[in-house]
Amino acid sequence: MESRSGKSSPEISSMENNTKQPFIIGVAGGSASGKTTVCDIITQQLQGQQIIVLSQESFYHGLSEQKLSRVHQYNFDHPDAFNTEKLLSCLMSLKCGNKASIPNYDFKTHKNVSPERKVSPSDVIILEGILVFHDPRIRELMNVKLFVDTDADVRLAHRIYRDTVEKGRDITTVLEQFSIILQYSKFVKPGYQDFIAPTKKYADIIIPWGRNNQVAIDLIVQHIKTKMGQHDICKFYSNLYVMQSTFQIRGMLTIIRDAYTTKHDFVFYADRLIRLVVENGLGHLPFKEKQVKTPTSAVYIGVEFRRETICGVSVIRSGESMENALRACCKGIKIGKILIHKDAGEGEQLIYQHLPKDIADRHVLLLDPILATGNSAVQAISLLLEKGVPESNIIFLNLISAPQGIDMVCKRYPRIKIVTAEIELGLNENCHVIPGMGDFGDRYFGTY
Ligand SMILES: O=P(O)(O)OC[C@H]1O[C@H](OP(=O)(O)OP(=O)(O)O)[C@H](O)[C@@H]1O
Repeated sequence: MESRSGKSSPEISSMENNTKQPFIIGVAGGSASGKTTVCDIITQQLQGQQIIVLSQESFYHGLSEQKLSRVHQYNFDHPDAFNTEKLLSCLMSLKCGNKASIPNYDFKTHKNVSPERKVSPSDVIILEGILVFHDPRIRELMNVKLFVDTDADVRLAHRIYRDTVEKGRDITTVLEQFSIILQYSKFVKPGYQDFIAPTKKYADIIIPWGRNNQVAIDLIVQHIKTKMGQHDICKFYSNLYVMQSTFQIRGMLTIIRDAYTTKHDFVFYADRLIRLVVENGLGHLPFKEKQVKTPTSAVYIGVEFRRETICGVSVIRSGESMENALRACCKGIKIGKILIHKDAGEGEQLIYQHLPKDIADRHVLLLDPILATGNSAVQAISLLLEKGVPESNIIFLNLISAPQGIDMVCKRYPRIKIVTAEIELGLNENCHVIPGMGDFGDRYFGTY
């Protein structure tokens, strides 16, 4: 199945015409778990992207005459049933922007037949199959991993439904197939327990499947779009650093994005996340090697940072929420402040600044939790440059960034670094970040 429609999304139009590395989505799950439905939904929802859907079943090894004569004893649910090397080389080829030749496996004869299917590189590749997470090299190539988790009884019922209602087979034949061949109890069920279920832990999202599971569908699509935005934009800007996502980080973001989170929890989880962003940002400062002697008299070759050569600058008022974390990490650090007034008619205006006198000689950690249009950031950065701070000495730390803001800042100032926890889908008509977390300052300082 291959669907092609239109061009890439308008938000990232400025990133077109660059060497494309496809975004690879893996969809795993037991036989008849609903993987195809998930792939169909993703394909429908990612309009504007070129999408190729590959099935792991295309990569079954063809059977020799000897194996064919005992086909009912052949285990199609075992990792060895697949030509994983061929799958890997096809994916690598597509990932590098080259064409790939996909085998054509005939389920009736259990042979690979000609011609193979030629596929061209695309924006998105969806690879679905029972064991697509089994091989670490294949997993490594995936940008998003989804596991469709469907109860064994439901899968069996779905399989019978699929074979009778959808494929028009006689129910007796289908049931006979199950009982005579014992395929299900001999191979499918143990195959699931031994090989498929253990790969669930690699998934970014586990989908408790049901055809009307709208919440899961929305979650999947939103997660994929977020990841795709990051993938495209990070490919384009080498000075953009998105923190490695973990379930802890996503958990914190989930709480502070939730409109019903109390002020107390908002502050608590925002502070935790800010601390991580600050620590991450500090990791981009220059260091020099330092050797120390440990209590066991061994020598440890480490590094040291020169604290006196850095300072913070917060953009009032939301940026002030990040000052404590910076102070906690760098005792006694100088922190300056900038106040920018937003006016719909006149744009952004700098109305207050208080910066360390020797700021030109320092590395500056610019603090503001939200990067939306990028206008405030551009104002703040241009002031720092006016004060003599070299562009490459500025590290802009924030929690969430809209692609439009990243685009604006990175284009104007290609040598500054941006460190962020997550990249957003975009901006709404009011220039608010989507999905966002509302007015950060109001929620953090309780002024709503
Ligand atoms: O990228 P931009 O479109 O310029 O928007 C980002 C700015 O908006 C937010 O501040 P806000 O105006 O909410 O002020 P506050 O921090 O005082 O709440 C945020 O803290 C940034 O400073």
